[in-house]
Amino acid sequence: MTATSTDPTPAAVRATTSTLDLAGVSRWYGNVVAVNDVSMSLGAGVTGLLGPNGAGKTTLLHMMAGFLAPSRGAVTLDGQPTWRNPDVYRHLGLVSEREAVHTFLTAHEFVVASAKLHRLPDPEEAARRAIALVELEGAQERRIGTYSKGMRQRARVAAALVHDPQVLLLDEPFNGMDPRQRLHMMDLLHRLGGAGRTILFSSHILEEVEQVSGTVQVMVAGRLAASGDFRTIRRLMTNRPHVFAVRSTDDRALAVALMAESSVSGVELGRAGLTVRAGDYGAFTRALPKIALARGIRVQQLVPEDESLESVFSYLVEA
Ligand SMILES: Nc1ncnc2c1ncn2[C@@H]1O[C@H](COP(=O)(O)OP(=O)(O)OP(=O)(O)O)[C@@H](O)[C@H]1O
Repeated sequence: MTATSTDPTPAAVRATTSTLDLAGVSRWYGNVVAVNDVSMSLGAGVTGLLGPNGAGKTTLLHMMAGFLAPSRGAVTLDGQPTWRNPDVYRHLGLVSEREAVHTFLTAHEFVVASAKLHRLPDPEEAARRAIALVELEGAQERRIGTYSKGMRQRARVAAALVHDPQVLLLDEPFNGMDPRQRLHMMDLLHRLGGAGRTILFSSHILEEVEQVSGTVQVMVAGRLAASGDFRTIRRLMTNRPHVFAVRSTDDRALAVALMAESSVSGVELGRAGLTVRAGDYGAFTRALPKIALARGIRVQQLVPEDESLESVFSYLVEA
């Protein structure tokens, strides 16, 4: 493969970049409010859409892609509404969460079919370029049914990119991938974003988003809970109050000592040991062994309570 065949910018440098804008967007299904008054603006580069299951990520992506009408508010791409707008579809690609593809097709046939759906003037050339972009040239004549999960996902990305859209939306693209496949997909998203495309991918895994994008939009229960620089959001998440269950050889003495520790905001002595509230996760977990050791106490158990992703996200909503 040549350097130019994998160049995500066929025209060497993209002349324009696109902005996807959401203004007060809501979507409900009967009584269920899936997306609640979300506003955001996405420009060139990679953005992560982070949120626990059921947060409304898929609904939001489908509205962005023009597959679903907002119940209220507007989604526009460079000022044009995305809903029922064929002009917009030409500039946008969506890789949905569902993996369903015709496994009897080869990747080449699959991507050419997508090019024909877009009525591209030269479907073969468009498919060649898209397949090169996801680095599937070597396997393109094999049936998709024989592919690994990661390869199948790349074939779907190629089909979504065949019309060379400015905006690519991916719903949980890393789901079910092994670490090597993940790295490959991350590299692909970096390349596409670096070339000036507007890329948004959803995920419910914090670390995944951290590795791929510096900018993040966090959704919880249909609402935008936080948005912006990943490091700021990470700090918000780690600085929240933490609750630990602690057991030791002398809980009472340890409780007294912990009260004097600045990272600790509260200690409760119960039958099953101590419940300790700490404002700073790192400072507390570093201080505890030293405090115990200095008093000849042995820590038998240190378990963070309620560290579920949902609780982390809920904290962001309350913050
Ligand atoms: N077609 C539908 N009819 C009724 N309720 C729906 C429909 N689609 C989604 N919902 C509900 O809207 C809410 C948001 O769902 P959505 O699939 O957008 O979230 P998500 O963040 O993508 O979650 P997941 O990662 O689990 O797919 C959920 O409560 C879901 O049950």
